[in-house]
Order: sequence, then structure tokens, then C-alpha cells
Amino acid sequence: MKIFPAELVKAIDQYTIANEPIASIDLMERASMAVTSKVMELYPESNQEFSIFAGSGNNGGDGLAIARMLSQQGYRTQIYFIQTTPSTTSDTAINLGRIVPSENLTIETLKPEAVIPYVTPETVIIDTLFGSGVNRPLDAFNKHMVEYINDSGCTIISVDLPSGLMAEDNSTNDPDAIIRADYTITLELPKLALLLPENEQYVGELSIVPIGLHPKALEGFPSNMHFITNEMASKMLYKRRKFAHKGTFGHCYLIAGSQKMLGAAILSSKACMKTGAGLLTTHIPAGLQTALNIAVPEVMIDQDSNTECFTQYSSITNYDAIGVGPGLGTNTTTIATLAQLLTDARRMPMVIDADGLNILAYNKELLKTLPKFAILTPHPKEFERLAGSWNNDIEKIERLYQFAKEHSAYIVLKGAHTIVASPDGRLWFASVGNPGMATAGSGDVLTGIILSLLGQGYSPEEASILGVHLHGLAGDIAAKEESQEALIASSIVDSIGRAFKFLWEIRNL
Ligand SMILES: NC(=O)C1=CN([C@@H]2O[C@H](COP(=O)(O)OP(=O)(O)OC[C@H]3O[C@@H](n4cnc5c(N)ncnc54)[C@H](OP(=O)(O)O)[C@@H]3O)[C@@H](O)[C@H]2O)[C@@H](O)CC1
Ligand SMILES: Nc1ncnc2c1ncn2[C@@H]1O[C@H](COP(=O)(O)OP(=O)(O)O)[C@@H](O)[C@H]1O
Ligand SMILES: [K+]
Repeated sequence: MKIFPAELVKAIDQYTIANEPIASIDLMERASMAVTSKVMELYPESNQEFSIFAGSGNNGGDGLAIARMLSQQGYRTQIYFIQTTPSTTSDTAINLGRIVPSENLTIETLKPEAVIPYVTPETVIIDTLFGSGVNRPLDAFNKHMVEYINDSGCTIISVDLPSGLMAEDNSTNDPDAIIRADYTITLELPKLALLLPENEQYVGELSIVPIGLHPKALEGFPSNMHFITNEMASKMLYKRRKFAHKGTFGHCYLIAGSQKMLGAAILSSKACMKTGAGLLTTHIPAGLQTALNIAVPEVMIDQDSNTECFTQYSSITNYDAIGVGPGLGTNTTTIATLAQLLTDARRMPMVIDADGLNILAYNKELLKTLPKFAILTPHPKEFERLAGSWNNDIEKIERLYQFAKEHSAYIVLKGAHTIVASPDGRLWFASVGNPGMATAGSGDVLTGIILSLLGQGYSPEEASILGVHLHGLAGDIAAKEESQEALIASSIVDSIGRAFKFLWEIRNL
């Protein structure tokens, strides 16, 4: 699924109207029906009351149609139609004409000088003041309206976008002139701004509802930004051949753990095996082998001569992929050994995480020796150490593009909606995962998953995208079973199998 700028969303909308073909008013009706279904899923009890704030653009047209549909389903619905812009769009005017006031449905038009009516906190507000047509901070009256809605104490559902939020760059926006929604129900396509951490306060819980935009337009219109879907990830899966043997699925080499952080090596190793690697050798400091072997009996062990940290390694020629970093420490001998490894492994698939990244950040000359298409998996703080700070999320994305290009590397910037950046300027945003995964060791699990995929012959691009998706899916399955609170990194490992099964079911549909 691609992420398009607002102008292209409009063009796709027009293409659908011309080529399905469908009248634009009918497309609006279909979109409104999809949103209404989602709202009814959130509020199945028909004694819930709704107040719909509708602007005079097409987002407001959606709002009027949604109001009509909710009232027909038995919900008491009050419309406040805001007339600030001189012209009401034609589809919005048609929907205005379709409003027949009844016991369940009332409408009041508000002009700029109007006093905004009181809405009781039990009412759910549906925000359709503005959608993707906003290209500047809202004017004074609309800002006043937004502040009133934000202060109402009501649950707020925004349609398409929280009103006032621009679809991409909000660095010059007025933060007080944007709706702070509890839920955002967006139409068919995720918009960039909805996926950025700095907009969390406005977007709330995001859902995407299909409205039947034309598949040819969705496929044909260009974009370098993508949203990773189950379908996309499931298509990437390699089928295991009948006559395969363990050598077929790669021999991975994981360099992880130190005296104080053996757990990182255990979690990465387990995740690597559970993701399907044929063989895994894990390099750990001397003296820790029993603990590792008890935790993961499937793993082979390569011991360092040092009991504290990573100071040497055996020949790497037998391995298909290398993972380095989780729990490694940043001892000076470790730095020198990693520098040597990078030079030795120039042509090998590699994933670098955690202290591996910190070592690169504090010894930037090492970045020049990264193996081509190495995968780096920083969390935002680690990425900041590597690439410098940013003032807003749009700048952060710019930094990501540049860094991936400059170092011919895949960067997996972790967080909610983890972003994978490729060296040729494409980005993929994660669609799965949950805050329960913000727990110690969860990144180590991702490293193990990506290493395993690299070892099995997945390209760095596939390993990054599929790895992020499997990790997020496993986290969601674990959270559903045990709650987000009780989810620990081991729960993610335990759910990798079910994540695979889920993707195979989709693939075989
Ligand atoms: N894409 C799809 O597939 C489908 C999309 N649909 C829906 O259409 C929505 C987009 O509709 P839209 O283009 O009419 O834009 P919307 O945001 O409602 O209003 C724009 C109006 O606001 C005005 N305005 C702008 N900024 C302002 C400001 N700062 N302060 C004050 N005014 C400002 C602007 O004025 P102008 O900039 O022209 O001066 C214009 O008059 C989309 O989000 C979705 O809900 C569905 O119905 C069907 C399928
Ligand atoms: N709020 C969140 N929503 C979704 N995923 C999250 C969230 N917070 C963290 N994660 C995921 O959990 C992992 C955390 O990795 P990291 O910060 O390296 O943890 P650690 O160093 O403890 O292993 C990443 O894959 C990240 O995407
Ligand atoms: K809106």
C-alpha cells in the first residue's frame, strides 16, 4: 500500500470517478458508509448520541452523509454545519439537501459570529470540519471551533484527518488549531502525517477504511513511501522445499552478549532459530556457554577468549549472514574487533544493532567500511547519535533518506510505525506492532529475526520489511493473548510461529 501526498490522493479520487466510473457524490456516499460502519463498530449501542461538526468542503460533505446514516440506524445525531468559506462544494451541497430533520436528526448552521452551542461530554463528536484540503494553519474562527471541540471533554472521532492537520508537513502549523482526536478513521490510504510520532496527540487510534478507490490508480500512481500490509509481507515468504536440509536455510553467525548482558544474546538467538534459520552459531564471552545452551539448546556456541566482552572471532567464511550488536558493550577492544569484522565481512549480509550502532556512532570513520546493503536497526536515540538531531519528523525522514543513501545501507528506524529506508530512496512504514513492545529486549528479538531471514537468503530489503512485519505481528498476537503490560520480549519470540502461520494463511487465500 502506497502513501501518497494529498494532491495525488485527489488525483486518484478523480481517476476513480472517471474510470470506474462512479459519480463523485456516489464515491462520497461509499466513503461515508465505510466510516459509518467503523463508527458503529466502535459504538454498537444505538443510545449513543453524536454531534457532527461539518465544514463546507468535501470532508464536511462526508460528515453530513455520516450524520444521515447514523440517524437512520437509530442514533440521535446533531449536525453543526459551519459556513465560513464562501462556497460549499457541490457534493456537500447535495448532502445538505439530503438532510431531512427528524426526531433523530437535527441541523444548525454556524456562521463566524455564531455562539458555539454546548455539547455534553457524553456526546461523541465526529470531526469533519476539514480533511485533506488544508494547506495552511486554520483561520481564527475555525481555530476557535477546534479549541472548543478539544476542550469539550467529549470523545472525538476525526474523519480522514484530524481537522487542521496537514497531510504531510506540519512544521509551520499552529498546534492549537488542530483537533486532538481519540480516533482517526482515514479513507483508504494512510497519509504521512498520521504515521509520525509528533502527531500522536492529534491522531489518537488510527484506522484505515477501504472506500474502493480504483486499483489501477493505486498501483500506477508513483510514490516512494509504502505502508507494509499483510498481503505484501505474505508475498515475500519463501516456501521451504521438500528436499531441503538445514544447510538450505543458512548458517547464521550472531555476535552478541557480554558478561552483564547475556540476555540479549539469548533473545536474539531464540528469535533467529524461531524465524527458520537452519543453523546458528552465537559468539559470546567465555564462561557463559552453559547459560546460553540451557536457554537455547538449538544454538552452537563460539566462545571468545575474553570472559567480559567481544575481543576476537573465528573465521567467518562458513556463515551466510552476520548479526552483531545486541548486549555487546562498547569496550575499546570490542571497538577494534568490530572494526576488523566490518573489513573482513565486506561482502556478507549483515545486521547491526544496539551497541554495534553506538560503536559506529562514536567512531564514524567505521561507517565507511560498512558492508554494502548492511541493515542498521537504530531506535531514534541511536539514529540521532549516528546521523545528528532533527527539529521535526519531516526533517528526521529527510535525514533517514540521506543516511541510507550515503552509506548504501538499509536503516530500520524503530518505534511505533517503524520506518525502513532503502539506499535508493524508498521508505516503508510498519502497520503492525503495539506499545506493549516498548520493553527491554524487544529490539534484540528483531535483530534475531532479521539475521535469520538474511541467512535464509532473503535480500536485505526483504529481510528488513518482512522482519519488521513479523516482529510487529508477533507482538500484536502476544499483546492480544497476555495484554500489552504483561508482554515481554520472550512473548514476542513465543508468538513468531503464529505470526508465520497468519501470513501463510493470507498467502494461501
Ligand atoms: N480522496 C478521496 O478519495 C475522497 C475524499 N473525500 C473527502 O474529501 C476531503 C477533501 O475535501 P476538500 O478537498 O474539499 O477539502 P476539505 O479539507 O474538506 O476542505 C477544504 C476547504 O477548506 C478551506 N481551507 C483550507 N485550509 C483552510 C484554512 N487554513 N482555514 C480556512 N479554510 C481553509 C479550503 O479553502 P481554499 O484553500 O480553497 O481557500 C476549502 O474551501 C477528504 O479529506 C475526504 O474527507 C470523500 O468525500 C470522497 C473520496
Ligand atoms: N509504541 C510502540 N509501538 C510499536 N512498536 C514499538 C513501540 N515501542 C517500541 N516498539 C518496538 O519494540 C522494539 C524496541 O526496540 P529497542 O528500542 O531496540 O529495544 P531494546 O533495546 O530494549 O531491545 C522496536 O522494534 C520497536 O519498533
Ligand atoms: K476531519
